[in-house]
Amino acid sequence: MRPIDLRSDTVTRPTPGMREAMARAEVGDDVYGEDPTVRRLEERVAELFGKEAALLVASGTMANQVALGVLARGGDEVICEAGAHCFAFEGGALSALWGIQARTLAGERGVLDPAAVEAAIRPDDPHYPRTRAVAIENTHNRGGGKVWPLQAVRAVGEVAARRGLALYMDGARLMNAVVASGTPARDYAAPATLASLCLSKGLGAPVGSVLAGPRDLVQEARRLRKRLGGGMRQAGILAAAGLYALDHHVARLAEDHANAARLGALLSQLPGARLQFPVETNLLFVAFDGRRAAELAPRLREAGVLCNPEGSRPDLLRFVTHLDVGASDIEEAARRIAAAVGA
Ligand SMILES: Cc1ncc(COP(=O)(O)O)c(CN[C@H](C(=O)O)[C@H](C)O)c1O
Repeated sequence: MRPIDLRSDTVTRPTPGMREAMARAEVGDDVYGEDPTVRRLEERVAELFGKEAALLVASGTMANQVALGVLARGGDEVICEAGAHCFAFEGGALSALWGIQARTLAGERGVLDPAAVEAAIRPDDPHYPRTRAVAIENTHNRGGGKVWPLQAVRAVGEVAARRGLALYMDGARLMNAVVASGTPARDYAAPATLASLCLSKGLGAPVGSVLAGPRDLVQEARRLRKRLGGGMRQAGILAAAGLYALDHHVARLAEDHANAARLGALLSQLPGARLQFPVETNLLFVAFDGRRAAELAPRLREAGVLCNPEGSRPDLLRFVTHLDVGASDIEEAARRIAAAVGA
């Protein structure tokens, strides 16, 4: 039985068309700035975000850490939501790499209250760290793939601008937010000093994220990327996948959202099943009668459905739809889950 992999949208494999584009890619040494395909991808994302420049990096984590390493220094503080990936899921990188500390706030499905952000800014007093930046995440992973309303991004951006702080947007799943809300990427990115986009999640590329912003800050980001060993040579092979994804895999994200909503509707019919949040994009968090997710996930794996404990509560499982999961897989996954949980 072929397992249906709903662990994450990071598990997608390149399509034949994407592989063809990768094989054909024109390449050069990107450390010398001579890979034409990387340059094309960076120009494409800079244009998409309405920014001066962009930089291809190896992962969403690298995008987040290079961005915040540019915007803050050791001893500085970055305000972010308590479940933000840049704080909660990157191995303590903020402090380990840069000596930056996070000041975390409880958001509403990850969306920060601008007044709470403003209240968290430290006074200019040597007892306190300097607050340098605010980091937001759109869509918000731990918020169940929550789409930030544009007005909410603008409101946090207004506080940051007025108080002289940078705003960073972790846009790992920004195109999910764009497709779900109809808000253009450049409108979401406008209030942000730096913003990233992940190519290797819902967009289905094998590797990479792109960080966009002002030319001088992107140049500094290039230095930090090099410091982390992230300077790449003939990376056009990877950039071609990203360009292909931007050409062919953005609009179809609506299919992932519809599949997630369908799975949520089917699972909600099972006795004792509860969705933690209404489904907005391609993530759904489900509890089954309070049963421990760490015990259920292996049972589901045996039944042919791969998923992960969500982690914020012991009874929550996370299911993620993506390019390699079709509508028929959703119907079959729901059947397998129903059998495994004994519905
Ligand atoms: C909002 C956001 N920003 C950044 C990243 C990091 O991207 P990668 O470093 O994995 O490419 C992730 C990855 N998220 C992964 C997943 O959801 O399966 C895991 C949790 O790391 C993310 O969800």
